[in-house]
Amino acid sequence: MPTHIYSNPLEIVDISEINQDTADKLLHAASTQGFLMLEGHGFSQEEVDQLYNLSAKFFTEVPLEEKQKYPIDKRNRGYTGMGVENLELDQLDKKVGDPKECFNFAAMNLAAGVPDQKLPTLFRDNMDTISKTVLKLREDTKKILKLLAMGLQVDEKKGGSDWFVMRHSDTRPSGTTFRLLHYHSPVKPGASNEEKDKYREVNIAGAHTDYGGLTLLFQKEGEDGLQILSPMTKKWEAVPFVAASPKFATNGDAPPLIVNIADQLSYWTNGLLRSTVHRVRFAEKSLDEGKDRYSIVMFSHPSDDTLLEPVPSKLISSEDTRGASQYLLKHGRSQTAGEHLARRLASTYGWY
Ligand SMILES: O=C(O)CCC(=O)C(=O)O
Ligand SMILES: [Fe+2]
Repeated sequence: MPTHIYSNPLEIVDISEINQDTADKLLHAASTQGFLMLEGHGFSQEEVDQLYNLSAKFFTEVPLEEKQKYPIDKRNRGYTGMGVENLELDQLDKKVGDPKECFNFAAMNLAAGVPDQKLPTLFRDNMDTISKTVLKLREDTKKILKLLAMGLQVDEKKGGSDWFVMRHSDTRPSGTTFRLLHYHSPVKPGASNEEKDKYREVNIAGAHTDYGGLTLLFQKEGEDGLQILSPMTKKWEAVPFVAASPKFATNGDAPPLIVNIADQLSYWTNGLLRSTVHRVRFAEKSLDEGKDRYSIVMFSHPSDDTLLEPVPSKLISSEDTRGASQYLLKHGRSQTAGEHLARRLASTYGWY
């Protein structure tokens, strides 16, 4: 009997065409699973390989003392070492963090794709690759935001399909962060089953939701491991690696990007768009081969000064007792994206 039967719980949405049909598909995925796979993102396999190579070079060749010269700061820029970050929602007081290291590029000028921060030489020398990636991810993010506004039929008088995009300035400060992640394999190649079994059920990124508006993620073949707590089935479901469909594979395009709705878009839409809980475990193949896991993520946030007031859409009730409407009813004002983010970062890194 085959042991690896992967079904894909996520819808695959092609955003090559910006029209109402695409918008409706995207809104459906975003309001059911809160996660989807995106095609028509414009990344070639070659570009994605180049990025992974840069990431592997940084994490495996740059000495720890050098990485530690760029410790994570309050604007979420820099390096976090093994065990520093703790994403587990239920255990924010636990002493041991996730077995991963990360490098964050933040405080971005999103018109140029350049972060305002001190960087290791390797990244300074490869800023071109990083900027090109950030700009392309930014373009995809804006397309998605436009399609979501079209799907929500945002009031034309208030900005219609541009409603979200207008609140994502390229130059005003935001929490938008581009991040490289490296999860260390806990076992050596050829480890015994007994040894590997100890790690099959260990979360290497604890269960959490993302803080920003929208997240775009590259997951590598053979290094999957992302799991979602499906709002549909209420069960943990694996997000498998899925290859590019023939239409895109023949162009040399990269596999679908994984997209998820994060807290602020969910809050903004009174929960209509879902910020789904997710976690990461080592894929069986990674454990079998004793291979590390790499992923690459873009967290997009609205500009810090954006008021998270209820989205003017007939699909969202202003009487709602959740999210942005609830806050407005209770406090008589809306909170900004910057305020919303500051609270979440404080609980992840213990900044109080
Ligand atoms: O590494 C991954 O696949 C997901 C990481 C993640 O969920 C996060 O950093 O927020
Ligand atoms: Fe996440």
